[in-house]
Order: sequence, then C-alpha cells, then structure tokens
Amino acid sequence: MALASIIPLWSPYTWLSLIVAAPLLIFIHDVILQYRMPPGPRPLPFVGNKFVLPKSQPWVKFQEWSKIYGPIFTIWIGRRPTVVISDPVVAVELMEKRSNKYSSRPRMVAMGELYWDNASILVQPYGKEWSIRRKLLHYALTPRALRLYKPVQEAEASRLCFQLLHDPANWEKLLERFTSSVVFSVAYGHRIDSLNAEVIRQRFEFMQYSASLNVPGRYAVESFPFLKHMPDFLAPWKRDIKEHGKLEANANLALLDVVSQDMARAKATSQLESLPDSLCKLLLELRETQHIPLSDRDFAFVPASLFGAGSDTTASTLCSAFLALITHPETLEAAHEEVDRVIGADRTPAFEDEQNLPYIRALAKEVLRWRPVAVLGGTPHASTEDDKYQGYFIPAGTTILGNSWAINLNDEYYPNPQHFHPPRFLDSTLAEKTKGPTLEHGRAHPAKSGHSSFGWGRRICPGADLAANSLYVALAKLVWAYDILPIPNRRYDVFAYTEGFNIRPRKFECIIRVRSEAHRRVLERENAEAEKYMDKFTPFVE
Ligand code: HEM
Repeated sequence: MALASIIPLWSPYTWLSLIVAAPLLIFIHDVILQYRMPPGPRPLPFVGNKFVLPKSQPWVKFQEWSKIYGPIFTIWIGRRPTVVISDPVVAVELMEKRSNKYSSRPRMVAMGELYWDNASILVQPYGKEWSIRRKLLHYALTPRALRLYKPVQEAEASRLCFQLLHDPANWEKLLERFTSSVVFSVAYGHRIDSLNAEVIRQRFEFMQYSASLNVPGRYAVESFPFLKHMPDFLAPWKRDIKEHGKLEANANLALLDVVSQDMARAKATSQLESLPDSLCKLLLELRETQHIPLSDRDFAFVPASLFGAGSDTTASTLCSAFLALITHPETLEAAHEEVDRVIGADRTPAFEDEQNLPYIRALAKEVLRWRPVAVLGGTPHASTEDDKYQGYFIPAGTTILGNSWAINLNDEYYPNPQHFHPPRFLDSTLAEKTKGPTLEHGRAHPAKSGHSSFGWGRRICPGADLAANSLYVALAKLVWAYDILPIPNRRYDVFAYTEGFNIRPRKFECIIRVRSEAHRRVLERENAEAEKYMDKFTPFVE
C-alpha cells in the first residue's frame, strides 16, 4: 500500500496546526484536571512536579506540603497524578470505606510484569488473580494457624536473647537472623541458623534486585508500557530483567519442592503429624483436596512472598525499637519495672503473659507509630474508578500514597509526636480518646489498633498479626534480659534513616548488657529448651 494512501495529503499548514494543537489540547486537558483534583505544588506542563520532588526522604517533604496544601494533596509525576494522604481519617475514608475503588496497585511494568510476571501478590492489580493469592495467605494466617506459629516465635526469641550474650555488637544481624528464621519456619518449616545460609543470601539478592527495578525514571517502559513488547534481542534490559525473574521463580519452586519432599517422606514413614506446621505445608495439603487455579510457579510465589514482605520489615522495626530505647531511657525503666513486677527473675516473658504486660504491648505499637517501616504506606494503592471526595475529583488510575510518616506524626492525633511515648497505646488511653479529643492525648485514630502502620482496607498487611506477635515476644524477652543503653557522650540522630519504600535506622552502636547473672542463667536454660524445640525445623544450610 502506498504511503500516501495511509497518510492524508494535508497541506503543511494543516500539519503544523495539528502539531501545535495536539499538545495544546493535552495541556488544556491537564490544567482542567489539575484544577479539579486536590491542590498541591504547581506542576509544569508535561513534566509535572519532577523538578521539585525530593531525591531523599520524600516522606518528610510530603509532610511539609501537607501543612501547606492540606491532608490530601496531589503531586504530578509527568502527567500522572499521585494523591498523597496525611491524615488517618482521610486514609480510612478512601482506602477502607471506599475500598472497592481504591484497592488496586499502580502499574509497575519492570518489577511486576517483567520480573515477577504478575506472580507476586504485592504488586498485583485488584481482581481475581490477586484475590486467589490473598485467600491462600489468609487460610494459612488464621488465628488458629497463628497459634501454631507462636511456639516458634517464642523459641526463636529465646535463641536471639541467648546469642546476644555472646555477640552484642552484632545485634542488628542477630535481629535479622531472628526475623528470617521466624518467617522461614512459618513459611516452610525450616529454620535459619545463619544469615550466610544460601537461601537467605539468595533472598537478599532478589530483594535488592527487585528494589532496583522500582527506581523512578530508571526504565522508560514505565512511561511507555508498549516497550515491554519489544523483542528481547532489541531490548537487552528486558532480557536481563526476565532472566533475573526466572532465577527467583526457580528458587521459589525449589523451596516448594523441599516441603513436598518433606511431606512425602513423612507420609511414607507415617510421621506426617510430627512434621512442623508451615504455611507451605498447609497450602500443599489444601491443594490435595481442592483445585487451586494457580500454576506451580505462581503457587510457589505465595509462601515466598512472606520473606520479602515480612522479614526485613519486622527486623527494621526492632532496630527502631533499639534506637527509641536508647534515646528515651525512661521507657526502658518503665518496661523493666513491668516485667520485673509481673514476671520476676526466674523466667522470661511469653505469650501467655501478654495480657499482663500492657506496657510492653504498648511499646511495640509505639515503635510502629514512631518510625513506620513502610514509611509511605508500603506499596502504593491505585484507584480503579472515578471518584469525588470533599468536592475534589479523583480519576480512575490515580496512585494513592498513605504517607505513614505524616499520619503517624500528625500532632492532632499524637501530641508531641516525635516523643517516643508508649502510654499513648495503653488500653485506658485509647478508650479515653474514643470519648473525644483531649489536649493530652489528641484525637482518636479511626483504627481499633490506634495506628495504621500495616496499611488499609482490602490490601492491609495479611501478616500484621504474625508481625505483631514477633514484635511483642522479642521485645518482651529483650527488655526482660537486657539493659539497652546509649554509649556515653554519643549523640544519636533519630532521623538518620535509610532511603527506599521500607526504612531502617542507619547503623548505630549501643550497649547491650545482661541485667544480672541470674538473668544470664535463665537465658542459657531457655536457649537449651528453645534449641530442643527448634530441632524438628531442620535448618537451611550455608
Ligand atoms: C512490622 C512488620 C510489617 C509491617 C510494618 C508491614 C506493613 C505492610 C504494609 C504497610 C503493607 C501495604 C498495605 C497496603 O497496601 O495498604 C503490607 C503489605 C503486605 N504485607 Fe506486610 N508488614 C509487616 C510484616 C509482614 C509479615 C510478617 C508478612 C507475612 C506473613 C507480611 C506480608 C505482607 C503481604 C503479602 C503484603 C501484600 C498484601 C497485598 O498486596 O494484598 N507483612 N505490609
């Protein structure tokens, strides 16, 4: 077909007008949309707020902007709007009360589509595929299942406390080993004795690689998704991402295989009952009786999602707890007072003591509030329908960020918000706040837990209770056993945090000293019991 028959034979003037008119029409469309959406820093045509978006710790700048533009404002990344929420009530009204419209994820072509090939729940759009995976996770994280995992969490927390006796300077790595082992034992029924275990080294590599794909501006395919259809030989970047994706998928399948073989061996010797309960085992048993519409590859991603989402987040929260304790010594004193009075010196606290240790429970919640690890609300939400809120228009396809930093440090809800103060989360304080705002305690947060560090609505963290249990039991045993203290005359910067979607305090040193010889002996005894209990969770080796 001749080119002339495809391209109309317009005069050069017509072409010129078209070239000028198209961007002008887009510009007018954008200005009208910007006028209808929640206000925000003034965007430039076509590039949006690109030049004013902070390169470092965006959550802090977003918090400042919320003071200027209000609790819901818009920023523009190119022509794409992102609505940033800085008030817990607004977050609940949109992402919980209207969760049918606000539960999707923005398109992440490099990470979600090319690397994971849509297998990971974390970035999956709202819909049937997401719902299948979410149901499987819920099935293995019911209150009954969580009870099965508690002895593992207790035993691993005892091992953590014992290991700190011998290597206190290595506390951060020991916390990571603790959370990795809990997640692996819960996911696969195998513990982690060393961070050098091959499976852990692999997991960290996968996490680093996937995070590197999510850097704004790194891949043109995010702005021009059709590029994902380029043939591999013309797009080496795409081939590289897919090859890395295959490595992770194969590693996930290998882990599934480990548990299948464990089960086959146990069945052959009629010892299935003595095999540790794990999420993977529960799911494989379910698959024997029910059709699960997932390929092996996609099925293997379900237990694997626990590590990426659950290990680093919990370890980072514990690191923040250490920073809080050394910079707010009165909280350690209060925690010591409570554990000494309720537990005494003959044993460490356990889950059965939780109801009697309100200060420790409040301490765990206050850490989640004070330094929310998922600082911008974890993975962003995206809207799937046009909506109107407080007179503003929010079109389908808008990215929604709950700025947990601004929400958790909002002084209307938490007066003197930078002060680490566990009594904010005592049941009595929360109950008082529900009667009405007070000068001392502020307004009531709309969630029953008093914070929203685990996200919102249908996408709320499915591992929240598991994480809360790990935090409680680790903190209870740690404060029972140790003085966690600042190094004399050392200044600590409570804002020195890493970048990224999940944050952690930058490396710092502190003193971790066992409180007495009697405490040491208890740790040694309980470690021996814990090792015995964890024996059946055979370790993944180096
Ligand atoms: C202190 C620890 C943790 C924190 C602060 C945390 C926080 C979050 C947040 C904020 C989200 C996003 C929620 C939203 O989009 O509204 C999320 C999602 C998720 N979390 Fe957690 N999490 C933690 C631990 C865990 C654990 C232990 C697990 C696994 C058992 C887990 C599994 C997940 C999964 C699978 C998702 C994705 C859910 C979805 O997209 O539907 N998390 N988490």
